[in-house]
Amino acid sequence: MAAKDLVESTISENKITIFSKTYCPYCRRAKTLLTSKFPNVETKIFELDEMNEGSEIQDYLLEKTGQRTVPNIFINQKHVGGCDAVVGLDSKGQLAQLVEANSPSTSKL
Ligand SMILES: N[C@@H](CCC(=O)N[C@@H](CS)C(=O)NCC(=O)O)C(=O)O
Repeated sequence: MAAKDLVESTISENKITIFSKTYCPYCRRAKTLLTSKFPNVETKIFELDEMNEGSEIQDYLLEKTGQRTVPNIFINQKHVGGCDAVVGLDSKGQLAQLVEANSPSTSKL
């Protein structure tokens, strides 16, 4: 599957999508925060450093979001940003409401 199709289909099929790298401390922090706070929410994590198409995915994410660093996080189809962004939302008490919101693709049903 082309990088663009993989990114777009994953974002649309999961409440939380995290593009990560296994050795990245910011990724580890964001993954721990999201998976521990929302253990029952559909979450897909891609470890780009372990994927053949990892750099292609990272190039597409740069094109799509303007962000090249990992983690690159989407919640309910919305680009949220990296670790700093999710930690910031959590400390403002806004993370849960973003995760629990109906996704745009289902809210019209
Ligand atoms: N402030 C960013 C820092 C993220 C960051 O610096 N990530 C590093 C990996 S630890 C990165 O993406 N480096 C470029 C790369 O791996 O291509 C955040 O909060 O997410």
